[in-house]
Amino acid sequence: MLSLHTVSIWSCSSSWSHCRGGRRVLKWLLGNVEQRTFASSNLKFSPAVRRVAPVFSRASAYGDNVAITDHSGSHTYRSLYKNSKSLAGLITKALTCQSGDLQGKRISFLCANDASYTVAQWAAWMCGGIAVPCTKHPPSELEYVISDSQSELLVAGQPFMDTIEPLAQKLGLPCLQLPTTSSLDTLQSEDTRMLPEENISDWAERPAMLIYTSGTTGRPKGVLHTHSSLQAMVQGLVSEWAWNKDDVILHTLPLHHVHGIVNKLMCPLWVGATCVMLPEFSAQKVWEQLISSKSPMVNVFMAVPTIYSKLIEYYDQHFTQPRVQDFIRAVCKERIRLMVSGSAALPQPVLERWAEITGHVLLERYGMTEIGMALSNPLKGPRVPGAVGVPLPGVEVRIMMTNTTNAIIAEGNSKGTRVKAGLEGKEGELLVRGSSVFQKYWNKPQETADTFTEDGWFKTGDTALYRDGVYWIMGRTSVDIIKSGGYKISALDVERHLLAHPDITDVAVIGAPDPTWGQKVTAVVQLKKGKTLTLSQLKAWAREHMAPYTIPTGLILVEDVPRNQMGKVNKKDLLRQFFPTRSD
Ligand SMILES: Nc1ncnc2c1ncn2[C@@H]1O[C@H](COP(=O)(O)OP(=O)(O)OP(=O)(O)O)[C@@H](O)[C@H]1O
Repeated sequence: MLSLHTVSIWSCSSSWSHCRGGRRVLKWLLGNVEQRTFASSNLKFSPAVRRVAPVFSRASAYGDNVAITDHSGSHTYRSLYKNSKSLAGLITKALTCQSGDLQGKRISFLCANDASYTVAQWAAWMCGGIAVPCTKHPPSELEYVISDSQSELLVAGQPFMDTIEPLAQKLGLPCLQLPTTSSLDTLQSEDTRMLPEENISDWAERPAMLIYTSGTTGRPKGVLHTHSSLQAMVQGLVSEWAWNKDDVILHTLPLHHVHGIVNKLMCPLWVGATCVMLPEFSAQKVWEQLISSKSPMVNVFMAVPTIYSKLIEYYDQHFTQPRVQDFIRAVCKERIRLMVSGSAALPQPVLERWAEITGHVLLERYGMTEIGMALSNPLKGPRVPGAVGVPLPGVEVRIMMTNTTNAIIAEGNSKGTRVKAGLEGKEGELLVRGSSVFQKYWNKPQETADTFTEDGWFKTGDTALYRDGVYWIMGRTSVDIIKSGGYKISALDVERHLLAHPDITDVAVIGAPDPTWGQKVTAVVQLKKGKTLTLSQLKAWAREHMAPYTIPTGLILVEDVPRNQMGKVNKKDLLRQFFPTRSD
């Protein structure tokens, strides 16, 4: 295992300065903003001047380049821009907004994974609104998001009118229906002259988007990002992962999370690249796209670990001939320049099998709705399996002791990390600061205040450590750090080990309440078809592979480990399901 990242010692007293966000500043970008400066006792970060504008303002420069291909064909930057403008005109008309500037009113939209999503998002921004991307799963979530965000208008892409219209009626909200993507050009509005987009000069601090968290640790919260924080996320990734206009990314993720919205859609659109959108994930379709020689040929792919597992499963079932396997490996190796995994811990067996199949060591990164992407393995240079690399440009991180001392264990940015002498490898809470951090939780001042330290660090709620020049995520402190008999055990670590068991396909490890041990390491396991496993067999196998105190003392066999659209397990739900308490 190799890491080339700089480690400096804690006693080093140098101050670092760095440029936030990307380095390229295009002269036609609007606005000019001074970033907040944070100075801590140990590190000083110089303010950077960054011009901020929404991604659509770059569309005219990319004109007839293909921005998106979807089930209906190709959509150029020019056509996306024009259609968004028409929709923005219709929105301002529906809300009888004379000035054309919605001044942060929320527009909720539910669109399929196609060009209509971008049209709705850009339109909301063009008329000064806040874009609220919705999901139809589960249906109760849709109403919750619309109500919680206090949306004033709903936009329904095809084929969601039947879902949205009854809700609009129930909530007394106006509703606009988008035509099919093949006829987006039929969107017409006479009111586009009034749109404020060309006159707005304060994009930076304007609220842009409310993204709802998955709710794996509680009720979903609306995370408010400004145009400035979105741009910081995009520019950090564009510079670190070398996005360029010749890139073609395959998009198969839901469009209500940072991964699908920012990493896979806004980044390519920022640089004038092409995004190939599939309506939904299908292992067969993804493989077809990855190896197809039809233009545009995919050269970037990003997904959650569950998707990689499903692609491996499909490969093992369908591509059994050696010459087919050689072909796939050769095409992936030659044509694809970047394959990324994130949103949940990447199991090592998945990383290793994917490398065998495609020749690509997946680049694992770490991020969150509230902060965008914070840590990443390198584009070039060694990627450490199980680790999430180092801070992206513009991101500062800390690992803090969670006991009363609140001492800093490690502190770093993209230039390097300092570790307090003797504390390398010690676990603590991960804190993040930087221009990609969100502004607030919507209508939740107390939760917002609770989640920031006094000096402006966002408390991620994740336990992390720094070792061998890279950061490691041990999991959510609230559910993944199991306290058993005085030990603190990372559920993610236990899961990584158990996934190496030959008969286990999927696993979620939880801390079941236990009167003697506090919590009991309990494995909720999905077995391969036709296999059986008892707790004593699992323990016997684990004794060969795991530290004794981490070996599960509980085993629950399930048909499927329940995962949401982003491949995440809601461990609070699992605990409630298998270990209900009186209050449940
Ligand atoms: N590479 C990774 N390895 C391990 N965990 C990761 C990785 N990337 C993301 N995560 C986990 O995902 C979380 C961020 O996901 P997201 O913002 O969607 O929140 P959530 O947990 O799904 O929802 P909620 O905030 O509502 O609980 C991180 O805090 C971390 O726990």
